Parts: sequence; structure tokens; C-alpha cells
Amino acid sequence: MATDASTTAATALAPVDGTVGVAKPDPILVVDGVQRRFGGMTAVDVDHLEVQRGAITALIGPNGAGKTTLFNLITGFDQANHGTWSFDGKSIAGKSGAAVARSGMVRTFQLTKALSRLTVLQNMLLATPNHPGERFWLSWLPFTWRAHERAAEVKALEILERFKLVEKKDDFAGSLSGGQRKLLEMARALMTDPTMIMLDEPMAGVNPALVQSLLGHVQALRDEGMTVLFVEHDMHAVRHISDWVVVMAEGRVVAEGPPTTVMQDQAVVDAYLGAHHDTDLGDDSLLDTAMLARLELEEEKR
Ligand SMILES: Nc1ncnc2c1ncn2[C@@H]1O[C@H](COP(=O)(O)OP(=O)(O)OP(=O)(O)O)[C@@H](O)[C@H]1O
Repeated sequence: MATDASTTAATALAPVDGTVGVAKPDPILVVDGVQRRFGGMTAVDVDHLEVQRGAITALIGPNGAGKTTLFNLITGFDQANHGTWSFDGKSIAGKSGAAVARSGMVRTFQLTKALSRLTVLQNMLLATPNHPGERFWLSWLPFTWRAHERAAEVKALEILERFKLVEKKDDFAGSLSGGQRKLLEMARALMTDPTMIMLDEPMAGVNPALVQSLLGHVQALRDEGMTVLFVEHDMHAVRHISDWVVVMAEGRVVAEGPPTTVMQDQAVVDAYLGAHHDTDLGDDSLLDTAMLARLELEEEKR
């Protein structure tokens, strides 16, 4: 059954037409004229994109479409050649990853080798913002940071409880299953109390049995008022939880709209067919007769 928040997000977006770059009723993220080139290749070239506050927006597209590069730019982990972007009404263009996170937009990171050798709880505590020990004058007051550490640990355990990882708190993060790692990545991000969370392929490497629970967690974030933007290749997941879908191909946004309509959009089908024929765009969108005939024709030509 649809929750109040999913209904609210869907209702807010219902009157918005699916034109590329269309204005949203309450955008939290606005991207303008962003370009990123690597040598002679333009990896990202987005004219205008708005992300609706309080909604789940999926960013999809074939391999090499520029999704991760756009994520990196927005979250301060790469530098654009051109363009501006603002979060919650304030420009964050050119800001560092740490500054972007402090402004309320956090992204998940895949567990690196180094993080895998830490326990689940240590991973959570590393994500704690504004540790007083980092501030010179407070670092002289051990009781200040001890109180801070205790509060951080209480918070970490609460979040781990929510993600059903609390029993694993002393296990090495590297020993977790694919799905549990994804949960830990999400849990870490929540340590900073974000307004907007950016998830990089939250379903990648996740056992099908855990997918449903992961999707539920993503929806719960939205239902608590957070804005979610996620990059994902699993089209069933995209269809299932997104309020809005943005499609990139060759660095540009080629389509956007509600999941049910956007995945049948010709530009979307073309973008995927151009890159990988075997992509399942979720359920039946590729299964109509015309599309099957087209696939067969392309197959014959190869
Ligand atoms: N640091 C880099 N140096 C050179 N080229 C890069 C760099 N990062 C990305 N690219 C190129 O930019 C293009 C966009 O890559 P990007 O990783 O953003 O695509 P993507 O849509 O996230 O793909 P995938 O779904 O496979 O992760 C690709 O052609 C990629 O090879």
C-alpha cells in the first residue's frame, strides 16, 4: 500500500510533464549547464536538471552514460569544466565533498579494502561528523570528546538496529554479505543526519532475497522526509520504488518522467539498445511485438 509520503511525492510530481529539464514544484537540487570533459571526451553535458524534494529519483542509463561522473561532480568529488548547481537554494558548485556533506547532501561509498578491515561499528563511528578532537581547542578537553564519542556510539547502534546489523557490530565489515554491505553503506551515510542521500547502485551484488528489504529501507528514508537520488542498473528496483526517473546517455539527460512512462520512451529504449541489447528495462517494456521485431533485426545484422 502506498504510504503518505509516497503519495505526497507522487501527487506533487503528477502535474509535471516529462520534458527533459522540466521545472519541479519544489526542487531541492538544481543543476545548470554542467560539463565535464576528460581529454577530448565529454562525459557529462547536462543543460538543466531539477530534483524534487522528498521524492525518490532514479538516475539510469547505459554504461558510460555519465551517471557516476555527475554524482561525483554534484557531491564535490570531481571538478566540472563548466556549470553551476545548487542544493536547497544555495550554490554548492566547486565545494569540497566534506562541505557538501555538511550542507546536508551525503553519498554512499562502496566499502574500500581499508574499511573492510574495520568492524561494522568502527565504520559507523568514522562517519561521525564534527568530532571535537578535530577542533584544536576542544581536543584539549578529553571529557568533551568522550561525551561526543558516547553519543556517537549510541546513535550508531540505533541506526545499526534499524538496519538489522546490530548483531554484526563487532564483525569485520569485510565479512558481510553483499546486501549487508549495502545496508552498512546506507547506515554510515545516516550518521550525518542528511537532508538528501545519494545512493550509488544500492542493489548491486545484492542477493535477490535481500532486495525487497533494501528497497523497503530506501522507501523508508523518503517516507521520513529525505530526498533520495540513486544510480541503479536494476530496472525492476527502479520501477518499484522511484517517484521520478532521469535517463542519461552519452553525458546528456535524454528523458525524464514517472517510471511507468519513461521506460517506454523511445529515447530510453534507444539509449539502452545502443549500448546493451540484453538490458531488461523492467517487466514488459521491451516485450511488445514491435520492440521484439526490432531486437531480432538488430541481432540478424550482427
Ligand atoms: N577519471 C576519468 N578519466 C577518464 N575518463 C573517465 C573518467 N571517469 C569517467 N570517465 C569516462 O566518462 C564516461 C562516463 O563514465 P561514468 O562512469 O560516469 O558512466 P556511468 O554512467 O556511471 O557508467 P556505469 O553505469 O558503467 O558506472 C565514460 O566514458 C568513462 O570512461
